Formats: sequence, C-alpha cells, structure tokens
Amino acid sequence: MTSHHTDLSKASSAGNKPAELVDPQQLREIQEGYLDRQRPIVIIGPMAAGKSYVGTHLARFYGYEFIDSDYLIVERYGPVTDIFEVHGEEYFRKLEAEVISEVLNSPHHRNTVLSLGGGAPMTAEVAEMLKNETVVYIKVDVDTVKPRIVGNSKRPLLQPNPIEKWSQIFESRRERYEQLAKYTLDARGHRNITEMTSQIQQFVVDSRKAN
Ligand SMILES: Nc1ncnc2c1ncn2[C@@H]1O[C@H](COP(=O)(O)OP(=O)(O)OP(=O)(O)O)[C@@H](O)[C@H]1O
Ligand SMILES: O=C(O)C1=C[C@@H](O)[C@@H](O)[C@H](O)C1
Ligand SMILES: [Mg+2]
Repeated sequence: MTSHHTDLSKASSAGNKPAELVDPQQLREIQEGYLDRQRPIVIIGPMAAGKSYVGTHLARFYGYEFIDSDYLIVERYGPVTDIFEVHGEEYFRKLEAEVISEVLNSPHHRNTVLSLGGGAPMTAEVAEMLKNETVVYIKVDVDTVKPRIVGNSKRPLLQPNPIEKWSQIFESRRERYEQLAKYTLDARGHRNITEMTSQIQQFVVDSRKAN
C-alpha cells in the first residue's frame, strides 16, 4: 500500500513544486487588485449626524476596522476643544488633514471604516483626497440633531447657540457633502442602526463588485 508520505516524496524527487501552481507575478497582481478594491469606507456629514455612531456599528457588524479622525487627533494631541482654544481652527484642520491622509495612504488600513469630523471635507486638500474614495454621506436635518447638540459643549463651533449655528454651518457645507457622496444615507429621525448599516453594506458590496 502506498502512503501519502511516499507520494509526496515521489513528487518532490520528480521535481514538482506545488508552490508554483500559480505564477508568483500573477499572484502578486491578483493580491494587489484585491487590496485596491478594499479602499476605506469614508463617512462624512454634519456635526452630530451619527458618523461615529454609524461607523462604529458598521465596522462591528461587518468586520471592518474602525477609525475616527477626531479620535485619532484626541489620542495624539488631546481634546478637540483644547486644540481649538489654544491653537485655533486652522491648526486643527492641518492636524485633521494629516491624520486623514495617513489613513487613506496606509496599506494597513484596507478594510476600514473611516468616520470624519464634520468639517473635514471643507479643507480643499481633504476634498481632493476623497474624490475617488467610497464616500458615504449621512444626511440629517436640524430636528434630528436637536436633542444631540443642545446642552453639549464638546463641539466648539456650535457655541453659544447650537441649533442656530448647526443650521448655518450645515447650509455652508451641504453642497460639498453632496458633491463628494457616492452614497447618501437618509438618517433623519433617529433611524434604526441595523437597518442603516445594512443599507451601507449593500452599497459597499455592490460597488466593490462593480469595480
Ligand atoms: N440614528 C440614531 N439613533 C439614535 N441616536 C443616534 C443616532 N445617530 C446618532 N445618535 C447619537 O447622537 C450622538 C451624536 O452622534 P455621533 O457622535 O456619532 O455624531 P458625529 O456625526 O460623529 O458628530 P461629530 O461631527 O461631532 O463627530 C451620539 O450620542 C449618538 O449615539
Ligand atoms: O464640524 C466641525 O467643524 C467639527 C466637527 C467635529 O467632529 C470636530 O472635528 C470638531 O469639533 C469640528
Ligand atoms: Mg464623530
């Protein structure tokens, strides 16, 4: 009776190398093509729209890594409110553009959900970076965000009249959000998280298939 081991040693002595079943160059091209399709899913939208909330759950439900540009900044440089207070908004926008560029250009963040701060897409450099990315826009209205922003002092740009400021800022950014969006998620009215994330996932799967 011939054992499995004997078969393998025969194959080896006959000069067969199983590893060469696929040409290494071809294998590299397949892997690179695959990785290329796994660009991060970038979430944009106005303050308190739920970018971090939706992003975290999308990642948890479907097995993506989750990164939030605001969290990255806080981790490295301290609270957003302190940065605004000590160095001003322009400085904050520089740090923001830097961390976003780092994530988008890193080969380590291929299968990632990246939620951005509300104002990030207004920086020209960031808008340029997002042009060809899988950008999901979380669309809300002032009635939806009202309970989330009133009495919350963590967003320096919304002080001292959060509702008025939110509406003003949203109007000045709306067009940019719409231009960059590859998919718009209607999140008005505190929608159910499972439903919202499954709609985004469906879009991601379809767009990855199409590319
Ligand atoms: N669909 C929803 N249903 C219920 N609560 C929600 C929903 N979306 C967001 N929230 C809550 O609203 C608050 C603001 O959400 P989140 O921090 O995710 O907003 P954001 O878009 O990331 O804001 P920012 O621009 O400040 O980063 C959080 O407390 C979150 O849990
Ligand atoms: O919309 C904005 O300009 C901001 C939103 C937050 O996520 C933070 O990035 C910061 O408070 C600024
Ligand atoms: Mg956020």
